[in-house]
Amino acid sequence: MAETASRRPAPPDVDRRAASEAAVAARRARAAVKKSIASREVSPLTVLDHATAQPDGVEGRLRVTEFLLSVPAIGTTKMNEALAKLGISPAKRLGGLGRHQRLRLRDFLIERENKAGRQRNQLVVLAGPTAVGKGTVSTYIRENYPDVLLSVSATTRAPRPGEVDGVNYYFVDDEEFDRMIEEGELLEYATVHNAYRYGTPRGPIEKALDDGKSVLLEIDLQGARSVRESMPEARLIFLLPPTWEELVRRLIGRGTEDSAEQARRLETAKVELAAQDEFDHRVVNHDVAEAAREVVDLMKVRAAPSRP
Ligand SMILES: Nc1nc2c(ncn2[C@@H]2O[C@H](COP(=O)(O)OP(=O)(O)O)[C@@H](O)[C@H]2O)c(=O)[nH]1
Ligand SMILES: Nc1ncnc2c1ncn2[C@@H]1O[C@H](COP(=O)(O)OP(=O)(O)O)[C@@H](O)[C@H]1O
Repeated sequence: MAETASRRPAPPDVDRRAASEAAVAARRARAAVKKSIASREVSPLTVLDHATAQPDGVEGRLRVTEFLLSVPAIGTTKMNEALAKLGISPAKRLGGLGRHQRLRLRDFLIERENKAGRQRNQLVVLAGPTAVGKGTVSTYIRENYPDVLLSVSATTRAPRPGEVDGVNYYFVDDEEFDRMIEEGELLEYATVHNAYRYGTPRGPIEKALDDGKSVLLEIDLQGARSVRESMPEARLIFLLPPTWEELVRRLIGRGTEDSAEQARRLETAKVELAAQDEFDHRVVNHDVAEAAREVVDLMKVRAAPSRP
């Protein structure tokens, strides 16, 4: 008897109650996001980036109107002008914006931040799963944005064909790497892919920031976490693939690992992707030049407020 009862579908009013409770919870979550934008606890850019990465998440479900109205100093008139200029319908939700609409909205928010005079030099960390294109995007930035210093790491791995000491990495032996750690020359270091050690030399970064340059570190997840601990003002960006299938295609297409190593890296990639919420911003690498521009744009705006 009891078994039959448990298989019986829930009465409609129970369904309705559950649905209305879910709607209330979702509304509360959206209100909390708006409040944290309004109190400058979180940057609207961060919210927009979250909405892009998860269109069905809390941020993605925000209407573009309620989003803009929660930005300090934007009222109804400014919001309407902005939406008309950006070609975005007021009915849209953040997660439903087209790619170009999203980029225009992003530019609009960055321009506002810069006009507000909050521009400062930035230490920016770019991390993301294997083969997402971190190296490709960083190289593009080095070649096209001379005002950004791309930090050169020290590593104990051997150079690959075409890699130049002092440009791609400082290639050092274990003894030299130990010395750098002991002398406090590294801002952070980690053993990556269970194989070699990699570390960020501290000196050039401090000098560049003093000289008014922005600095980009392309390092792994462990390194990103260490930098967040030692320099909480650093801005952390997570580079995402357009899809999981595309990540697999890029890894295989690069052809630098055998299939066992590829499988191992893909397992690590799943763990790394799960850490994306720890980051201030997420940038999707559809196109190298576009992703590079999004990363550089994020260097121009004020540091994200401190994380809890
Ligand atoms: N923690 C840390 N990670 C680094 C540093 N430099 C490079 N990495 C990471 O080390 C990993 C291996 O880089 P690489 O040897 O170029 O090989 P790839 O992953 O096959 O391109 C990448 O995930 C880099 O982000 C560093 O200074 N510190
Ligand atoms: N936007 C992109 N579109 C297509 N292929 C890309 C893009 N970005 C990078 N790639 C390719 O993906 C592969 C992995 O890129 P790479 O920069 O080596 O990744 P990572 O440094 O994150 O391990 C390379 O073959 C690279 O040419």
